[in-house]
Formats: sequence, C-alpha cells, structure tokens
Amino acid sequence: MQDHSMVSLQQALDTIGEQVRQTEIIDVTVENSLGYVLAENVVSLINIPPFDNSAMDGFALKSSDVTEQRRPLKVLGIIAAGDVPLMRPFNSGECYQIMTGAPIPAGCDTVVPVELSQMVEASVTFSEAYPAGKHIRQEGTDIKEGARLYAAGRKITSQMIQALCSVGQSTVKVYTKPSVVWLSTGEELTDTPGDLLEPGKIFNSSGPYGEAVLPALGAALKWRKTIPDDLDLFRSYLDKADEQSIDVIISTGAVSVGVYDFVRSELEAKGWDILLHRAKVKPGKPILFAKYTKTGSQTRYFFGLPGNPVSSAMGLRVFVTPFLRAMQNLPEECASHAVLTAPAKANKGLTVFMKAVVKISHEGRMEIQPLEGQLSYQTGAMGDMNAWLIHPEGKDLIDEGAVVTYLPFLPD
Ligand SMILES: Nc1nc2c(c(=O)[nH]1)N[C@H]1C(S)=C(S)[C@@H](COP(=O)(O)OP(=O)(O)OC[C@H]3O[C@@H](n4cnc5c(N)ncnc54)[C@H](O)[C@@H]3O)O[C@H]1N2
Ligand code: MOO
Repeated sequence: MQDHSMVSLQQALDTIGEQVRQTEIIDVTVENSLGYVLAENVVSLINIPPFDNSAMDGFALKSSDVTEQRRPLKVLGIIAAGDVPLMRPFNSGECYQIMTGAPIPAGCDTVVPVELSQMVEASVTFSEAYPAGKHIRQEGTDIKEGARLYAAGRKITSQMIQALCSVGQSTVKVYTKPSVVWLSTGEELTDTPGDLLEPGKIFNSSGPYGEAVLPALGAALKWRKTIPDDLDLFRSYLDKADEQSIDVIISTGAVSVGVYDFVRSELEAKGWDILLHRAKVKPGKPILFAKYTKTGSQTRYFFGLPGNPVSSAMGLRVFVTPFLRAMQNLPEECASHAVLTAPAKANKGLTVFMKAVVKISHEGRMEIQPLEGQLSYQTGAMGDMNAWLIHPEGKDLIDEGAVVTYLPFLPD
C-alpha cells in the first residue's frame, strides 16, 4: 500500500533546503553577466571620474580673472573630451574653451558656462564675476579607488553592469546558473498551438510557461521535452540528463495516485532517493523531490511538479525557486506583507497559495486582493496575478483588514 501521508510546508522546504549544494564558480565577461550571482566582492581599481573634468561646455580659467571689469581673456585653444590633460599652467588673462567631459587644464579653478560668455575671435568676455570651484567634476567623487562596489551574493542587474563597466571591470566571478531540463508528461498534451484540438487533448501550457519563467528564476534551461505516457522515453530522457550532468530535472504531471502516474516508481526503479512526496499545501499537494547520487559525479535533483497547471506554477515558485537561489548562494527571500482588502477563505488543513494582486494604495499602503478562479486547473487569473497570497495552515477565514504574508510572483 502506498503511503499517503503529507508533511507541512515548512518540513517540505527544510527537506529541500538540506540538499542544496552550490554550483561551480566561473568567470564571465561583465557584458554577459546579467542575472548571474556574484561569487566575489567587486572592488574598484580606479577612481571615477579618473581625472578632474568639466561638467559644462564653457571656458576653463582662473576665477580671479573674471571680474566686474569684464576684462577680455585670450582663448588659447579648445579642450575636447578625450584630449590628454594639459599639465602646463596658463597665465593670468588666458583661458581655454572646454567641452563637457574634457580634462581640466592645470591652473584652472573654475569653468564658466558658454551661455555667460561673449566670444569675438580669440577673445572672450563674461557678463559677471564668477566664483572658483564651479562645474569641475573632481577625480574620485563618484567611486573611490579601493571602494567595494558590490558584495558577493548580489544578483547582477543591468544597473550594476553600468557601474561595473564605468570602473573598467572586464570579468567577474559568478556562480554557474543551475542547468535544468523540463519534461512535460501526459498523453493528452498537444504542442502545436493554433491547431484544432483532437478530442480528449489539451494544449501544453506548463511547458512553455516553464521555459518563459526559468530565466527569471536564475536557471539555464538546456532542453525541454513532452512525453506521452511512454516509460521508455521517460527513462531515456533521464539517462540523457545524467550524461549531460544536468543539475535539476523538473517534470510536470504523473506524480499523483493515478494508474498512469509513473514518475515516482520510475525514479525509484532507476535508483533515485525520494526525499519528499506530498505536502500539506494547495495547489501543489503531490510535490515530489528526489536525488540521485552516483560515485564520481555530482548529486542530481528531481522536482516532480503536480500536473494541474496552477500547481506546476506554484511548485516552481514555492519549492524549486528557493533551491535554485540557494545553489547560487543567494540569500533566502524576506517575507512580504500586505493588508487584505477582501476576506480570504481556504482549507484549514493546508497552507493555501492564492492567486492575488498586490498594489500600493493611494494612501501608500501595500494591499492584497485574492482573485476569482482559485482552483488549480484555472489558469485564467494567472495573467492578472502578481503575488501568491499565503493562507496559512490552521486558519479557514482571514478577515478583510488583516495583515497577511505573500510571495511576489517572481523573486528579486
Ligand atoms: N485520487 C486522487 N486524485 C488526485 C489527487 C489525490 O490526492 N488523490 N490529487 C489531485 C491533485 S491535488 C493534483 S495537483 C493532481 C496532480 O496529478 P498529476 O501530477 O499526476 O498530474 P496529471 O494527472 O498528469 O495531470 C493533472 C491535470 O493537469 C493537466 N496537465 C498536466 N500537464 C499539463 C500541462 N503541461 N499543461 C496543461 N495542463 C496539464 C492534466 O491534463 C490534468 O488535467 O492530481 C489530482 N488527483
Ligand atoms: O494540490 Mo493540487 O495541486 O490542488 O491541484
């Protein structure tokens, strides 16, 4: 007889969390580093700006030369961005025309914007006296040489790429993105959207969803296949993933108690250890987690996500995402809270994840509202949700106005 007992959400997460091993550390070019997690602190080796430069198009001069007397100054030449800094100081009564970003010449203590000047041939006068220290962007006033830009464990964003490039960083050490294979099981699945559905068939929605969302979860999807209820094919894909040293295999469907629910028995037959099967959650109840250890190679992991499409999405977010994050040394996600704007009722015996919308009210308050269509086959509301409201085990009704916990649809 099968064991149909279920563990709590926390026990399930702990079982998964205990298995985490970090991925390999590699060097990637900064240009290709988006979405990777830093495995080292990044320290700037140079000052930014690397030299004093002008913040305006105008005239580089000594402020003592610009007085109420409006004495004309001799323009010695033009200094453009990219020019070598002029080290030879100029004399009183002289100045340079200077462009934004151009190096400040030795002896200059201010830049007067072009709008305040009248230039006639090589001579310029200014409408008013001008103080020292204006419009000069001093070396090191953005980023100091030796300053820590980013700590290990930060996920690289596009903004960070801009700062990394400004200090001239060429490569960074990062954790490899966990490699993933996605297997959609089900005789009923059709992978040709746009075609007329054959009787009894449905379109595969979870496979393309997995492919779309995995990059945002930090994973590298290597390949994705659909498997009718064909055990030989399933075994051959397991072997292929093994040969390619895939870190994590994710399947959808065939993990419940139906006659054709073969995932668990096939994994066991192939020597996988089933560490978790079934948790007190909804959707996602029949969640399965297994590992495969072969001498001489890295342990491999398998998540069997329940087939109902909302259950697959929930399993990916609630169980797989923390595992993928921890493999890259990302910190655990912090709990997010919001005020419930409508009562939420759910099964008391389970932790229920409800499709919901979180938004900031006009008063600046974070508010959350459960959507219509909460069942695990109902994908209609998924496009509107941006959060999973967590309705904890042990409660049936949560009143409007209560503060509840939620999981953003995507992690940071
Ligand atoms: N006697 C019981 N029956 C069921 C139980 C149970 O505890 N006792 N649990 C139910 C729950 S809860 C879930 S969730 C499902 C999970 O079952 P499986 O993982 O075995 O999934 P399947 O039976 O293969 O499929 C379930 C459902 O989802 C549709 N599906 C599957 N794959 C896809 C896909 N890629 N895209 C779109 N839709 C998909 C499939 O056609 C089924 O309708 O079991 C319940 N049964
Ligand atoms: O637990 Mo199932 O995942 O509700 O549909």
